[in-house]
Amino acid sequence: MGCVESKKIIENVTNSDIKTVYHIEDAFFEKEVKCELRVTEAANLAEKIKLDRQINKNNKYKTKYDARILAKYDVLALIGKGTFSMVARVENKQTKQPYAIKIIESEEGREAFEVELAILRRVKCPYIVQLIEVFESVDKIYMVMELATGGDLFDKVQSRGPFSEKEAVNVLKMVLEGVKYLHNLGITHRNLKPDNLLYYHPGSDSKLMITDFGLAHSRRSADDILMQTICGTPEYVAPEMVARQPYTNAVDLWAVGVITYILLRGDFPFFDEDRIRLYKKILRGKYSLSDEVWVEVSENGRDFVRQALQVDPTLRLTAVEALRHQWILATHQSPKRKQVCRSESSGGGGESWSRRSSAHSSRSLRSSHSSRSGPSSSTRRPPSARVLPHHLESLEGALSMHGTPGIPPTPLLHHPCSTRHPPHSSWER
Ligand SMILES: Nc1ncnc2c1ncn2[C@@H]1O[C@H](COP(=O)(O)OP(=O)(O)OP(=O)(O)O)[C@@H](O)[C@H]1O
Repeated sequence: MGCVESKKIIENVTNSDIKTVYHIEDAFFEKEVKCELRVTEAANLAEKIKLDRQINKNNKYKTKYDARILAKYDVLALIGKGTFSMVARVENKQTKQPYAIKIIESEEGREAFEVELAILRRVKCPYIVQLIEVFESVDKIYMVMELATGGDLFDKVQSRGPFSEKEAVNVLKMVLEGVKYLHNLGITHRNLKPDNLLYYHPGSDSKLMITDFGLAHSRRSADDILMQTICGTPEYVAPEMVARQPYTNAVDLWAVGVITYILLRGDFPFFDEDRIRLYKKILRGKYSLSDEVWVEVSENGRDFVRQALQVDPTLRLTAVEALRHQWILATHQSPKRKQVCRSESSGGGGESWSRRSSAHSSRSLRSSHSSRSGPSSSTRRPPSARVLPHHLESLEGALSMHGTPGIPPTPLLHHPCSTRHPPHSSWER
C-alpha cells in the first residue's frame, strides 16, 4: 500500500487517530521514514476500522442472542448457517472454554430442532457432538454444544484425496461406534454423510464426531422399528427408502457404505446430476469396484463396501457386524481412541449429563479423474442437502415398469406430504 492510499485511509478515521500519526512523524523521523510509518499506522488504522466493522457486525449478530447467553458467553464468530439455523463460536466468559452455539428462530425449523434437541439430550458418546446446555426463549432455542474445530470429513477428503485403508478404517471405527450407540438407543440418524462428521480438532489424531440430528428418528417403543419418511441426502439414501418401502436403521449402514466408498475412492458410488437417474442407480445398486484405485484396495476392504452397500437391507451389515468385519478388525484401534459411549440409561453418563446441563448439500466429490494421488480439482458441494418427496414421486412410474432389483416387491407408500413439499422438519416420521 502506498502513501496515497494510506492517506485515504487516514482521512476515514477519527481526528485523534490522525493526530497520533502526525505527532510521531514530527518528533522522530525523516520524510521517507515518516511515509513508511504513516503506512504502518494507516495499516493499523485500517485494521482498526476493519475490527470496528467486525465488532459492529458481531454486535448486530449479538442482538439475536438472549441476554442470559450474552451474560455467560462471548459470541466470537459465525461458523455457518443451516436451513433453519445458525451456528456461532462462543467462549465461556469465566472458563474461556470455546463452544458452538446453534440458534434457531423460525417456526418451521423449530419442530426439527426440537427433535434434534430431544435426541441430543439423550446421547453421551465421544463420537457424537455433545450438547452442553440449552436456552429457550419464546421464539428461539439455543443449543450450546461441544465445538469441533477440525472441519468436516468432506473437506478432509476434498483437500487430501482418497484415504489409505488404514486411515479409512480409523474413521469408520469411530463412525460405527457412534452409529452402534445410536442404534442401541433406538435412534436412526438418517443423514449420515462426510459433511456431518466433524473433526474435534485439526490434529491428525483428532476424533470424529457425528452431528446434525435434524432428520434423526427416535423410536417410541421396542417394536417401533419401521420408518416411512423419505428424507436424507440424495447421494446417500438407501434403496429401500428410494423404493418408498418402510425401512429400518439399516439405512444408516447404507450411508456408511457410501462414506466408505468415498473415503477409499474419493468419489461417489452413485452419482448423477439428474436425480431420477441417480435414484435408479441406487435402486439397481450398481457401482464400480474395478478401476485402478480399487485394484489397490484389499479384498477385505472391497468386501466391506459390498456388504454395506447390499441393496437388500436384511443382508446389509449392521453396525455391530460392521465393527466385527475382518477389514475393520485388521487395523487395531489406537489406545488413545478407545473411548466408551454411555447413555443415560447406562449409569454414569446420564447422571453426569444432568449435572452438567444444570450447571451450565448435498455435496459432491464428483470427479472423473479422482485418484489416490490427490484431490480432484472439480470437487464441489452440491447446493441441496435434502431429499424431497417429489423427487421420488416421478420414480413411481419407472419403478412400476422395471421393478426394484434386490428389494422384495411391496406397494409404493403414499407419502402424506408428497404434494406440498414441506420442509423435512414437518414430514411424518
Ligand atoms: N458443534 C459444532 N462445532 C463446529 N461447527 C459446527 C458445529 N455444529 C455445526 N457446525 C457447523 O455449522 C454449520 C451450520 O450447521 P447447522 O447444523 O446449523 O446446519 P447444516 O447441518 O450445515 O445445514 P442443514 O441444517 O440445512 O442440514 C455447518 O457448517 C456445521 O458443520
